[in-house]
Amino acid sequence: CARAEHFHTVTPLLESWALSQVAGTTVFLKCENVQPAGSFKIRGIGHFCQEMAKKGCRHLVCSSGGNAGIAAAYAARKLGIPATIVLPEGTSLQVVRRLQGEGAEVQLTGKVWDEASLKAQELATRDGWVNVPPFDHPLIWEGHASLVRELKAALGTPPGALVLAVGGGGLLAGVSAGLAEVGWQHVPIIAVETQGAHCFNAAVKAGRLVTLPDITSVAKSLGAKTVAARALACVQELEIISEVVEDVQAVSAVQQFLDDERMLVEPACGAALAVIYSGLLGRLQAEGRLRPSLASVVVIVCGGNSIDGGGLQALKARLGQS
Ligand SMILES: COC[C@H](NCc1c(COP(=O)(O)O)cnc(C)c1O)C(=O)O
Repeated sequence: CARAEHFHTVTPLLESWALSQVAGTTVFLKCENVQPAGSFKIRGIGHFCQEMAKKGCRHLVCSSGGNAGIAAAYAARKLGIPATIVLPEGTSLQVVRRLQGEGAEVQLTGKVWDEASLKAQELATRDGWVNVPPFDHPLIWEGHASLVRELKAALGTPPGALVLAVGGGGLLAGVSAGLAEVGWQHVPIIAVETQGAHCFNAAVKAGRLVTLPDITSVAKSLGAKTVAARALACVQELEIISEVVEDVQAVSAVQQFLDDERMLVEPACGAALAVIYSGLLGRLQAEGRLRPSLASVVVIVCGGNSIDGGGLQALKARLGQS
């Protein structure tokens, strides 16, 4: 069969009646949750792995909160290259099962992603092994930029604002590269984190990289203690509004999105949806940080594999939600 030139698919851009009602403007959903491997990650990770395969890489190793690892395992299987995925000890069983289902070797080590990353770097010193960075590499950002080309093709005219979640900053860096490429540098980006995984917001406020003491948010997929330097640099080049939402808002948004659109996503993705559901968009408009009337808003529904019905109920109970 003809080899696909890339592993990601062109995802739907859905106009959401429900979220448009809440936002008071047209809300489009870029549904990265239906990508193969379950999140937007396959765009950048797939591109990186293809480039490494061309250079003769014989074994891929990836440290991940989960989703980058699943994307790397998926790409490795497509490329016929063995993969080892290193994850924090608390990684959900469904992620471990999925990784094994993709044929990857799984190693659990450390409390947070940063510790798993050290182990992956150590493994990658083996001959022919290559470490797949989950968010901090130009090839990752190049791959993610494909998302913005699809927005341009679908919308034609620029949206009033773009909403995305930040973990290590790879999605932000990739989308920023894409906006520059299509001439949409002026489109404001609302870059959202959860409290306890707010390494980008801390860096924006300090004007330099900041390492969080720990990751205390339930949105473990946003759990990088230090944001990529490239993500912080984007603040100088584009209009980026850094916002932090509470875990309870992110989890409540996951439930509301499930009810509204019948799709289940991780709290990491709920953080972006909470910009609409929590009324934060309206507040930014009232404060004059966004124009009072926006043509439309695009929310990147980043997806994520570490969620199921029981997990959502457990999160709601843990956060004291009805
Ligand atoms: C610790 O984890 C980092 C990375 N997750 C990143 C991630 C993000 C944030 O993307 P980033 O800012 O890291 O490129 C958003 N939404 C979802 C569903 C994600 O999985 C990973 O899977 O290794």
